[in-house]
Amino acid sequence: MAAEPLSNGAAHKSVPEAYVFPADKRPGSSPSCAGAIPVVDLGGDDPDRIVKQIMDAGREFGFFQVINHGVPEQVITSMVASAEEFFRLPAEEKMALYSTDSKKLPRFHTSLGYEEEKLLYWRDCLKLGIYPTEQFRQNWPDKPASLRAALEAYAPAVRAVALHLLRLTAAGLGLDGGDHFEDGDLTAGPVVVNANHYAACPDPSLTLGLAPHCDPNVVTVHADNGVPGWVDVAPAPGALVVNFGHQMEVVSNGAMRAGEHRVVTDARAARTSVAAFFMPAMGCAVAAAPGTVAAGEKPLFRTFTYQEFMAAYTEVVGDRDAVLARFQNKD
Ligand SMILES: O=C(O)CCC(=O)C(=O)O
Ligand SMILES: [Fe+2]
Repeated sequence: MAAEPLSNGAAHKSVPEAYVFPADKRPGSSPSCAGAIPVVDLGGDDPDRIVKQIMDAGREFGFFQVINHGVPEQVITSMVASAEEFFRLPAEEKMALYSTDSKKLPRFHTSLGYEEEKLLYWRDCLKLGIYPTEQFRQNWPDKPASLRAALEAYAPAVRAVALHLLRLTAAGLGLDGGDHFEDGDLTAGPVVVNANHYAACPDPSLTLGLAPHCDPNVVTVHADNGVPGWVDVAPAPGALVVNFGHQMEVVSNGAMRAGEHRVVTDARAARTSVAAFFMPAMGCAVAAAPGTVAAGEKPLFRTFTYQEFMAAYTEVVGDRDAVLARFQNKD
């Protein structure tokens, strides 16, 4: 039987055994993603400087925060507040969406949401499709009442930011035309949101919200409610936090990193985040973009379909080196 979501009951007074991580996996010993992640000001009037900031952050961290990105602060705060409200709903209303089928959208689950998880992450999640909106909106939950309007505003806004960032990244990589990510199938997959909820935890030293991992997709854009837990220095108010995923690493032939991240829990307050995942179509053939591989050299990774990559990623549950090893070109 799969575990009971944390947000369904009263606050926990102690950490149940199934959530206690072995000593070597506890937060104290996992890498934190960064001291302070770089800030990219998209409103700046020097496009070359903006591109350089993204390239520098992408090369070094695979992570940055964006300000002056054009999404009104109220659109972001309403999205996060609405997600918080979802997790406060009575258990039976959330459980109507509960499933251990990872393909189902929308889907409410806890931890990673597998049927037989032995060691549990201190995390509940509501997964929703947000784009193409006409494909998903009829299945969006009716409760909380604010959710549909929040998604209608946030979905196109966050997508516009992601596509803008990908055009700037393409320019920084020297790719023809700047629309490498948009024109092909690299961003043709559905845009999926994870609304994550990490309940206040009686002993954060024993638990993890999520283990260190890189995202499998191209780029992920996050908003949260300001409770600490995943970046060491809180982003500027109204900022969005961006990380590159494995596909960016492959398309840029290693010039950009996939940013590794993890989530720790907090004793005083629940953290709620909204992560939007931009991904290729499942059948997309992913390969280093022309121009990223020096003449006479092989690309770092062989060409594969995103479907093939996801199967490998799921099998090794996010182990960065193990998943990349399967696609590396051997000499
Ligand atoms: O809580 C967050 O913002 C991070 C979530 C995350 O890493 C994920 O859903 O892949
Ligand atoms: Fe992630």
